[in-house]
Amino acid sequence: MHLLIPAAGLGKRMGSHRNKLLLEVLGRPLLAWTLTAIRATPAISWLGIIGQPGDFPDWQVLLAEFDFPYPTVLIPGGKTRQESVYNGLQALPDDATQVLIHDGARCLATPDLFQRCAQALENCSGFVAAIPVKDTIKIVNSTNIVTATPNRDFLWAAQTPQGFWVQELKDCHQKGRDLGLEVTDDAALFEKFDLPVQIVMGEETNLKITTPADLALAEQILKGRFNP
Ligand SMILES: Nc1ccn([C@@H]2O[C@H](COP(=O)(O)OP(=O)(O)OP(=O)(O)O)[C@@H](O)[C@H]2O)c(=O)n1
Ligand SMILES: C[C@](O)(CO)[C@H](O)COP(=O)(O)O
Repeated sequence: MHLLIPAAGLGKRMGSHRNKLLLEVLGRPLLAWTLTAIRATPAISWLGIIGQPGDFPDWQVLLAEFDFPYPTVLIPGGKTRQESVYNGLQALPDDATQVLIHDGARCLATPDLFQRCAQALENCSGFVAAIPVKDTIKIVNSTNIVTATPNRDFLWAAQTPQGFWVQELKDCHQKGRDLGLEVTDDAALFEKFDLPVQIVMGEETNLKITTPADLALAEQILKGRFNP
């Protein structure tokens, strides 16, 4: 299974002046924890890290440390996550038929989740890892007046990994780009072009590390897993 890791963000909401994936958690760069889970996932056979070229020397050090037993490549990212994934898709080898996409910033995803996601593509052409929403969600208007409370039974919080058949996803990304669509995940492009997206049960701990509070939580969770 081919796996693309978008890792080319800036981490503005983290308030850091460099890529948040370089920030240390328990003495290692955040991305190292994402790679730890990937290294322990038997289904993965090719890895592409999509990064800003300025960060490539750091990612090369990490790749050398992990010594993956399959090809690994560094791919230049774009201005948005959508552009970064587009670049990643162009860099896949010609024989790639299925691909998983996983945010570098979701450093708590487990090997079990990656493995279940890889298997999911045996039965569908597109999926998103997601968990049922726990909160009551309010829809508001432009002046923050609540206009609706949607039925929670139909609300799921999207995570990554997300996975797709490569040609279908490439076509969706190309059409989305041509039409100027802006989306925050890849499943949204599949949906826009009426392709089915299956839910795969995600993990409650599979946080996207976005703010300093997430970083502190991640540290606690990783301590529990690796330093009992
Ligand atoms: N141009 C971009 C923007 C984001 N990402 C990646 O997409 C994932 C999800 O993005 P997010 O967590 O929002 O990261 P940032 O864009 O870094 O955060 P912010 O929006 O706070 O700047 C991250 O692994 C990030 O590195 C990317 O590859 N290329
Ligand atoms: C893909 C994603 O992780 C799903 O939750 C998320 O949409 C990406 O993060 P962003 O902050 O929307 O760029």
